Amino acid sequence: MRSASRPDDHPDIAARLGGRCVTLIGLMGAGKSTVGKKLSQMLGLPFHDTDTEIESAAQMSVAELFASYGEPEFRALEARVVARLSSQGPQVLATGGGAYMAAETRQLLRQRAVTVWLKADVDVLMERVQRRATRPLLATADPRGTMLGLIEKRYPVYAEADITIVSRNVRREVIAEEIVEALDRYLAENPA
Ligand SMILES: Nc1ncnc2c1ncn2[C@@H]1O[C@H](COP(=O)(O)OP(=O)(O)OP(=O)(O)O)[C@@H](O)[C@H]1O
Ligand SMILES: O=C(O)C1=C[C@@H](O)[C@@H](O)[C@H](O)C1
Ligand SMILES: [Mg+2]
Repeated sequence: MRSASRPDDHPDIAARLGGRCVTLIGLMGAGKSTVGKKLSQMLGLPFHDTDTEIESAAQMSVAELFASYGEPEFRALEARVVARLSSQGPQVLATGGGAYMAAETRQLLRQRAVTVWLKADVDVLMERVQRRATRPLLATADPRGTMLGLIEKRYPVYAEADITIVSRNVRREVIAEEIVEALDRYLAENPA
């Protein structure tokens, strides 16, 4: 068995990114925020999370923003935050689940990022999101049906990502290590 990675265990990956960031995409509960934090430690890179950035700038939770200003306003804010953060060079950037659905954001990230889709099945996602009722899109009569609808609509788009990793119920370090290995292979084929 491999030993767990220590912080900053993979400095060569950070250097090989050139100016690009590593951007995590995927549905609510896929693990973008938790795995992203771990990955950033392993790569010795800063970590940013668009939901957290938006919440601290607005001094409001994502749910409150949806309720007060509506989803279109949130999406506009989100697109601006992704554009700002992705211009700041190498980092691990966890995006909100809907960010990659915007065509302009995808175009920007194609130039500035190596994108990693954390792909999870509906059971994994539902088990995780049920722990906290903080996701406004899932405040419906049938959250599982809503999640299935999002899977159908979004997975063909998420599939445009540079790298796909299957997110499942193993320790977050295992997923982060798989991302590092996939980045290593990707950067060998797509040098800066
Ligand atoms: N590999 C894992 N094993 C077990 N639990 C996990 C794993 N990854 C994430 N989780 C748990 O699942 C929940 C959702 O994870 P997280 O918040 O990272 O998802 P997310 O992709 O950032 O979702 P959102 O788009 O809503 O921000 C958290 O409670 C987290 O602790
Ligand atoms: O998948 C989505 O559209 C969302 C995911 C979360 O990260 C938040 O950005 C918000 O709850 C919307
Ligand atoms: Mg998150």
